[in-house]
Amino acid sequence: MYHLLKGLHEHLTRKEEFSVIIIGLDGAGKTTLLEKIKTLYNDTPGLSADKIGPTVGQNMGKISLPSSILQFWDLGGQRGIRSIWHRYYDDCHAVAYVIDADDRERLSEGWEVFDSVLSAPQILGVPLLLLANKQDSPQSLSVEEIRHDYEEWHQAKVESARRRYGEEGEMDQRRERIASLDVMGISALQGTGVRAAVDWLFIRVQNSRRYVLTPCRPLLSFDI
Ligand SMILES: Nc1nc2c(ncn2[C@@H]2O[C@H](COP(=O)(O)OP(=O)(O)OP(=O)(O)O)[C@@H](O)[C@H]2O)c(=O)[nH]1
Ligand SMILES: [Mg+2]
Repeated sequence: MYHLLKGLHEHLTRKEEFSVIIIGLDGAGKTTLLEKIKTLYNDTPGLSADKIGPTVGQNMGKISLPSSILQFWDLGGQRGIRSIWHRYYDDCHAVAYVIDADDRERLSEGWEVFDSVLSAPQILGVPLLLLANKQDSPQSLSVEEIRHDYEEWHQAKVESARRRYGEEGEMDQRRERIASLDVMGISALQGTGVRAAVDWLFIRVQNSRRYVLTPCRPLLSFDI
């Protein structure tokens, strides 16, 4: 009987679990963001910035919210490591793309990579948030400037494709996604905007078409 009640309780109180991948160029601040999220939401604080080195592979962190568990996968952004990103696409419920808003020289490289993420068929319907990181830096581009820079870059790319190959635009789904792109400013280092970004992800994954439940004991147990 105990096991039956325990199973029932676990069934009723189980939390939905969602995976969010954090991607972007190397140095954009992804691991700093993951560690800040851990610090803000967990009892055990995440690593401090001075303990964080370049990610070779992945880091994972979980946070527990009232009705859900969010699992964050921070994937290394160095050129050679980006080829692993696609392996996470099928199972993720949201994507956070981090751009270093303080590094104007690498913005177009960042957009090139962002564009390939936007085109990935496995995540076309998955919520995607663009995070303009390093807002604490005085030279950093604002959210509006970042959005404008991306739109300008994208427009130039579309024009160039049209001139060269006579290509007529892009998939409707992709165009819609760009038009409704959500951009938020954060400082992963100081934590500014991080809770708002997690709230955004939390709300959006609730409506995600892909969801799983955390494993728990089967509801009916035979060893009563
Ligand atoms: N000023 C400022 N610096 C930041 C911020 N976030 C990260 N940094 C710095 O940016 C550098 C790179 O941060 P990481 O978190 O290691 O970057 P990453 O995106 O994980 O890089 P890879 O693991 O190589 O993909 C470090 O020196 C961080 O301290 C921020 O919000 N503000
Ligand atoms: Mg990293």
